[in-house]
Amino acid sequence: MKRAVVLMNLGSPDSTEVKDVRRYLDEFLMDERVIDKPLWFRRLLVKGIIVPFRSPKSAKAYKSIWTEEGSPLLVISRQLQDALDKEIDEPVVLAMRYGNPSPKAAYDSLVAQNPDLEEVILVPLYPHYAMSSYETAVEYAKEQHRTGGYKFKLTTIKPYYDDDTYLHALCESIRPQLEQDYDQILFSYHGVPERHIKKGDITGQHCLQVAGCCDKPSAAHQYCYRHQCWATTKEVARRLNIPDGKWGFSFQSRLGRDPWLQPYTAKRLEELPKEGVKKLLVVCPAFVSDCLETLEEIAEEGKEEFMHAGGESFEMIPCLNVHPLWVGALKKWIGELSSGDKTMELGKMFHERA
Ligand SMILES: C=CC1=C(C)c2cc3[nH]c(cc4nc(cc5[nH]c(cc1n2)c(C)c5CCC(=O)O)C(CCC(=O)O)=C4C)c(C)c3C=C
Ligand SMILES: [Fe+2]
Ligand SMILES: [Fe+2]
Repeated sequence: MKRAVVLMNLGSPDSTEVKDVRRYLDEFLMDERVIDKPLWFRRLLVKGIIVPFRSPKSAKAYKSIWTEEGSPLLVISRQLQDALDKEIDEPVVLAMRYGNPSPKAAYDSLVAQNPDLEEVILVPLYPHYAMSSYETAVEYAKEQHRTGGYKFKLTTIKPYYDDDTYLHALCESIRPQLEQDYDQILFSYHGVPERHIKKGDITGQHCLQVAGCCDKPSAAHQYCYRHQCWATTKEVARRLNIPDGKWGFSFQSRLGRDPWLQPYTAKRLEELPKEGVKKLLVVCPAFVSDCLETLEEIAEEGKEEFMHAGGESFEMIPCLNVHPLWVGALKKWIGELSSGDKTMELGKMFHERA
């Protein structure tokens, strides 16, 4: 079988220039799976308000984490590509949902290397399913595959939030950090609007409607970001023997005024020192590569908020990045694909739910 691998991440602006950040934010936030409002309203909100006001602020944030080789998200994703490429026979390329390189550019480079390519394995670099992350990335990659008229088959790795090999890699990346003295480890996930969770509920009556919904078995969990984040957290805490009370769960990066998943990380960072949590570890398992949201929002701003509120020490645990066990997990899944159990047909798409 002539196969190849595409690793797909979110994407970053081309530079920290306000004009590049503006173009990136415009593409990102005009995505109907991110800002799920009618087109006329989304245009008004994104192009008229969010992008003009946010771009200079975001450009400044990006400047504080940018490296000589570019955005950390892109640099680390490239390092992962290289590391995996060394481990497997299949060629590995990178694609981004927003900005460059696009899935089309990735497919074209693979076909140029091998015109007889039969299958491309798409690996979304998101462990959890969210309409605004995994779903939009996969749908975009599928659309570019369809419209490009490529001959190869596209096979997608499903969300791996509860996969044993992924959890093992995540636990082993955290374990050494637990040797230091700490009061709590906070699992902080990128947030999404509550509305997205309800929209994604294929039963129409479970998510955020039943008390303790994320702990009660439901078909909705296949597409429920909150359940999947919760499941990762509980399993990591169990495997690492972290006692209840020594771990916390929260959601970061809220945009706008609509209710997002709670508790909010920023609020918890202010409250924790008053609750006696002075020495804090933070881990962000929704991201497999360190990026603006971990390096700036948590490691810089979050640390400042926590210390200002009375915290004594704050340690950010790096994402999986190029951890050998993470590279090993990707290698294992790609090897296993012949059995077909890693593919996922996305269920109810956004336009069907609206
Ligand atoms: C983990 C997966 C992600 C989900 C779910 C997600 C949802 C989501 N994001 C925004 C708005 C923004 N996110 C931004 C940055 C950003 N988001 C993710 C991942 C998820 N987002 C990553 C990896 C990054 C970092 C990118 C990088 O270049 O390092 C930004 C841009 C920065 C900023 O201005 O704050 C925005 C905006 C929404 C609205 C949303 C769900 C609806
Ligand atoms: Fe985001
Ligand atoms: Fe739930």
